[in-house]
Amino acid sequence: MATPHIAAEPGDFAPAVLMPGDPRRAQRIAEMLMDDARLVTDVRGMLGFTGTVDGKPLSVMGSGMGQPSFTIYATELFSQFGVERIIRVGTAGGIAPRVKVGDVVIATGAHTDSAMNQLRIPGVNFSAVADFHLAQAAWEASRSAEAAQDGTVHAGPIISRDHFYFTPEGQTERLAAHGVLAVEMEAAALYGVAAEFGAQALAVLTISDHLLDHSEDMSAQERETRFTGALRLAVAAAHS
Ligand SMILES: O=P(O)(O)O[C@H]1O[C@H](CO)[C@@H](O)[C@H]1O
Ligand SMILES: O=c1cc[nH]c(=O)[nH]1
Repeated sequence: MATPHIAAEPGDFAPAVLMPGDPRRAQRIAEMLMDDARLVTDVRGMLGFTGTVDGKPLSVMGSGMGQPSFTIYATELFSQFGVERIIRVGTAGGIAPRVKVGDVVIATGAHTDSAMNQLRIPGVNFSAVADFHLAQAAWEASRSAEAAQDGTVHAGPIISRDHFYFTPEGQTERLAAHGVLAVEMEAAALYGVAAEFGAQALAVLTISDHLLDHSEDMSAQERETRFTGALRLAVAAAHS
């Protein structure tokens, strides 16, 4: 049955869903990966597709930007459409000096300045962590002989922030000093919702810019197209 934000029927989604922020990127991914992709939802222009990759079912759907938007879609997918694992494929800003534009980050955990997970268990600072099996599968895919990787693949903690344009003074440097690799805006929410529903989750992120050195930042168009390395790892995790 359709939900307030997804106009699909049970069975329309595969057990594994890739989720980029941008619905147009969802369409591009579906066209790149699948010969048989069909549109399963388009409420609010948030396009979702289902098809097969190498004979295995897979769905791709946009999430929108930010933790509230991601939480709405992930909650409906896990609770109403039989989805068992969600792999976010998004862009992120580099924080650690060794992380370069074009690199890929497998987010094993996500700090956050959002209250969304803090509200889950009163009195508890929730730890937003990726599913170990999915993270391991993505990492192993990055080490495989056939990996024609554009940039370096890193695995480690990121931060999911609410603000895109506002950063408290000195925060980026302090995060870097604490081993944080990159910043984006959704993974902590995804890991929280997955924990709530006993599901699996991972974020595989392409570094589109660097907060401490803007000389190599991607253009808006590059942010939409330079994600094939991360996509390959995400598909490996989805079908592991
Ligand atoms: O490229 P996507 O997946 O949208 O991810 C990043 O880009 C958006 C900000 O430009 C935020 O959603 C952030 O998390
Ligand atoms: O949230 C994000 C995503 C990409 N790049 C950033 O600097 N921040």
